[in-house]
Amino acid sequence: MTRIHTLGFPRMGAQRELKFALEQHWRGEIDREALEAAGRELRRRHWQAQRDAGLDFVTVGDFAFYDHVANHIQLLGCEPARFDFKGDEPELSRYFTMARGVAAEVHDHPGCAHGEHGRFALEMTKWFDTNYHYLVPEFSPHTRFGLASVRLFDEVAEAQKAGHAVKAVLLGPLSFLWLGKEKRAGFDRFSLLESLLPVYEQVLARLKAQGVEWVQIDEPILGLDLPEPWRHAFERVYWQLARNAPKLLLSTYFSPLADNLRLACQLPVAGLHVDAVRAPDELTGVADWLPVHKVLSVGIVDGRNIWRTDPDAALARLRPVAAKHRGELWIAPSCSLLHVPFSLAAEKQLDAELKSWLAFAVEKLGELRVLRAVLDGEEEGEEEGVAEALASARAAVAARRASPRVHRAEVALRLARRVAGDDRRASPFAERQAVQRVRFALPPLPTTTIGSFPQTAQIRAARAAFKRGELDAAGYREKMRAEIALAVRKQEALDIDVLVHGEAERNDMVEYFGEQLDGFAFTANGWVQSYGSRCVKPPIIFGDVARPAPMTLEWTAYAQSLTPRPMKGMLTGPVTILQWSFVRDDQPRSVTTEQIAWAIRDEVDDLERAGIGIVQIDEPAIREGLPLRRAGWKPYLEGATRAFRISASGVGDRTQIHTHMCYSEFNDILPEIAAMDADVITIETSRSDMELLRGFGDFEYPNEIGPGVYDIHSPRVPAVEEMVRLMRKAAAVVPPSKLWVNPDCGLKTRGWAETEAALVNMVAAAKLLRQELAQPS
Ligand SMILES: Nc1nc2c(c(=O)[nH]1)N[C@@H](CNc1ccc(C(=O)N[C@@H](CCC(=O)N[C@@H](CCC(=O)N[C@@H](CCC(=O)O)C(=O)O)C(=O)O)C(=O)O)cc1)CN2
Ligand code: MET
Ligand SMILES: [Zn+2]
Repeated sequence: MTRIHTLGFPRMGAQRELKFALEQHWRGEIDREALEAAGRELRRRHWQAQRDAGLDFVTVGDFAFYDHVANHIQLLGCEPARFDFKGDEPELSRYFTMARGVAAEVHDHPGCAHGEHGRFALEMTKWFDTNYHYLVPEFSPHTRFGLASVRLFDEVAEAQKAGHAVKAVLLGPLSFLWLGKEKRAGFDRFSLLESLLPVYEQVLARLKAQGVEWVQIDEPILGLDLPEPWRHAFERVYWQLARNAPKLLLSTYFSPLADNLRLACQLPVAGLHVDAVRAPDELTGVADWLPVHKVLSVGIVDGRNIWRTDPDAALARLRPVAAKHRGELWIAPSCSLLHVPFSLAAEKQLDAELKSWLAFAVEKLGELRVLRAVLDGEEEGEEEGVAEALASARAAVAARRASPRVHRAEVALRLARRVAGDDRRASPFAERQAVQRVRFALPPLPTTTIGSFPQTAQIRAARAAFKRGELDAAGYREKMRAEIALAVRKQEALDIDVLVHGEAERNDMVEYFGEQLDGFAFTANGWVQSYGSRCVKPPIIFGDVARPAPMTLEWTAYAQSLTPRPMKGMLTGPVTILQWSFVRDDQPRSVTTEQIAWAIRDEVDDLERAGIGIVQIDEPAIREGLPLRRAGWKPYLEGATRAFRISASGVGDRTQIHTHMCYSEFNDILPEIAAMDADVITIETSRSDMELLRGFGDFEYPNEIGPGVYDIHSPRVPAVEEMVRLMRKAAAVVPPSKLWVNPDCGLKTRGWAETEAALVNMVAAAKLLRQELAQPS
């Protein structure tokens, strides 16, 4: 008998209950106990959904009030010492301090730009190639581990009490260490492995004592190109862990196992989960190498996308595996369902046809049941509803394949007609720079911001009212224009050189464009956690992409009409739109990216024609789109940089193209960043104390650069001297004539008070430096 399970489930709740409970708690409106109760209620419902779907286990340990890696930091007792927690501080309040920092406590340590002495939040970074952010564990020679939280065991008991068969989930020790960061140069976190393992042993022993039969232990780093010592450690680690543990299901996802395939199959664990969506070609190899006594869990339902599973394609993959692997077979989503929305049930506005092509988390659980029934030979409707479900899935998949909504001749034609050079600016950078310097006559070290200004409750309420039909289009337009005017006035008062309109009209930098482009659908409630309580609603790209009408032109032109200063048009780039959407799986991602690129190019050209001299095309997701295996980098980067250049190359030399990238850990892809040939790039550098900029200097990055001088993720207002210090550091590695002054990223999550205070200081810092640099030294 095949068993079915899931690697994890969305934690936010059907109606983002967790988000609202968290934010209430942080505002002091509900106490810890009420928040815990909200968490318990969500877990209860989510386990029940798994049970109702006929899963053989419910998964326990995937819930988190902020992030599952942060849960492990507490479980394993390695809260960084810099937080200086006192013994009486409750676990959950320590947890939120690590996740969010302490805003009230402003540390003014001169020379300490990024808060080693303060209670600044743990760094956040992208979870593999997803748009989910985890909190980065900090490791140093002083790191000690110890079993320090009973939360996981309590949750196990909770599920058992509700009568569920429990499979607990843990992030494995090697992935946990890998995902952390050394807080001291020269220290290797790998050296902490030996002291970490005994704690894992204790955790596993305790789960066993609780009667847990299976523990899913996630080691997604088996999908990466690992250094040899890390690879070699796996065998020894799992020998040690398996000694007194429940049965271990080692799970991998997101990426092919490649050179780690035999290793993964031979580890001394009771089962192995593989991602058959990202690495379908490895299934045969896995079935060959996996010993017969081990469980093979095949991740056959796409946990990263929202398309309904083609049952025949899935079965065609599963059947040979079932025949080959004589041992027990489980089926599951490819990875945790954290990365997809909760349920289609809440989508009342999606048209019925499109909806029939989709499966969100709850529906994906249902797909597992159908696949199992068919695999186990119960196709003839022995299990209730299976025959109907199968027929409807087949019909939907066939309908999607044949649908005239998916393919548009003119889009295909446009891609086919491209000619050499249409992804290149007319003149080389030096020539453009000269023309642009004359046109804009900006001071040295020009100041600008990254695009968004605070998305106030007032703005969101207006948009919500507009979407509900309580505010008409004219009324909404008036309100947004007023916000734009306010942003322009404030920037002029601050004496910023290159202005932005502030993005008030945008719910989100990707969703906004998805709503206006053909080939995209958007959901009413398709939220996916991005970090903490923050969610995004990725649009769904189902067909060929085209731009039926200008998307930003009117807002930008209005903003420009209010000021003589240059107004920077603000667009999201093709790679980021792709990366932060659910993407069609019936053609290569590169083709879809290029379609988007042409649509964005039309918008850029329209802005230029309307007299907008500077256009920023944001590409923050370019780094996270990198394939997890290096072998895939080159083709990806070629496609990504080309798509960006297509979008940016329709304009003349006089038009200045900016791009922006936060998540700027890209010193290993600088040639490709340079190949994008943006006139100006703004990047996130303040949290690394400008270290990230060093690569740009060493590489002699040819175009202009705006290294972020302050972290926008915190309400803390940076002092003038702090930003001056950072800019001096920048000027030491990049010629000052190439430098701009700007924050790390957009300001949409901030309030106006702290935003204005920080920008006053930023402009003052720029002016000080202009004087300093003007003096011959
Ligand atoms: N797609 C995407 N990915 C990204 C980023 C990004 O900007 N976009 N940035 C990084 C992550 N940073 C992020 C920063 C902020 C938020 C964020 O603020 N999300 C908002 C939702 C933003 C949104 O879409 N807002 C909508 C809808 C808001 C909403 O839910 N409104 C309520 C009512 C609100 C009210 O009445 O006040 C409702 O409709 O029920 C809008 O403004 O229109 C949230 O979780 O709260 C998300 C990610 C990386 N990945
Ligand atoms: N223009 C966008 C903003 O300022 C860029 C954000 S990058 C995540 O919000
Ligand atoms: Zn950014």
